[in-house]
Amino acid sequence: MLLEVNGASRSFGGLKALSEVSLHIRKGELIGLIGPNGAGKTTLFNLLTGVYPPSTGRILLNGHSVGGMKPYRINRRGAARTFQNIRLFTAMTVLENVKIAFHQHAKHSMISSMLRLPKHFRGEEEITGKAMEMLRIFSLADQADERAGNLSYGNQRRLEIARALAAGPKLLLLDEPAAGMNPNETRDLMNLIAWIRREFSLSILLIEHDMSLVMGVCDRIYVLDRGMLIADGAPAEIRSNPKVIEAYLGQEA
Ligand SMILES: Nc1ncnc2c1ncn2[C@@H]1O[C@H](COP(=O)(O)OP(=O)(O)OP(=O)(O)O)[C@@H](O)[C@H]1O
Repeated sequence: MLLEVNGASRSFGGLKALSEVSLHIRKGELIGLIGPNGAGKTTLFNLLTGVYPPSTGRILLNGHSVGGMKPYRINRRGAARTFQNIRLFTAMTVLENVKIAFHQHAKHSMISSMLRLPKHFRGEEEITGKAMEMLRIFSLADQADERAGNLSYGNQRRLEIARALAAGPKLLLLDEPAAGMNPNETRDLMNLIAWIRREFSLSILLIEHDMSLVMGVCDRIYVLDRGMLIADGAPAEIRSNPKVIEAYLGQEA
């Protein structure tokens, strides 16, 4: 088991954004997290990545309790994420964006970089090589020297995933990675997500609004509504679950 959440709750003032949520993700699983607006999906990501501590409950990553840990420590324990609102260094190049992410996780000695010892330059070269490799995987190598802010929206989203992968995570949390993409970009992205799951032996938790999209790619799906987990199961079960249908109809009404 890679991730185990037991009875996690989170309140903001009087509002219960998450109520007694329990879920698990096994190694290598691609799991969807869906639910209407305000259901608590991003709040759950924020608990899993240390943005907020849970008000109650336990979060185990690889058997270690991480609930309430600082984000960088959870990241080092193997969980990386992307955000609903893209967070890139827009004035820097595409390559620099990925290199910074690798640097944050490289185990260079501070002394060798300060003194600019040969070891530092070898480390730098290695990081450039790894970053370029990552850009090739995401078909962004041709734009390595472009400013990140000049990329199309879809490519910025892909760059964000490339940056998250530089941390060498075991668990990748993707918060609506297809938001703002056109149908072709979305389909390509879903194929890419399925591919990186296999290639990097990752577990992935994917928030997505578009039900048909998660249905096509996920092994299992969890459904949140008003802070509560109302269903979980294989895509076919979720599609025909009356509680899920009602939650989504409620949103459209
Ligand atoms: N920092 C915060 N302070 C106060 N309320 C918050 C905070 N973060 C989230 N909430 C509230 O918690 C509830 C769940 O929000 P959350 O963003 O987790 O939902 P979501 O399922 O991700 O929604 P969406 O699909 O619209 O992004 C909402 O009512 C939201 O207003």
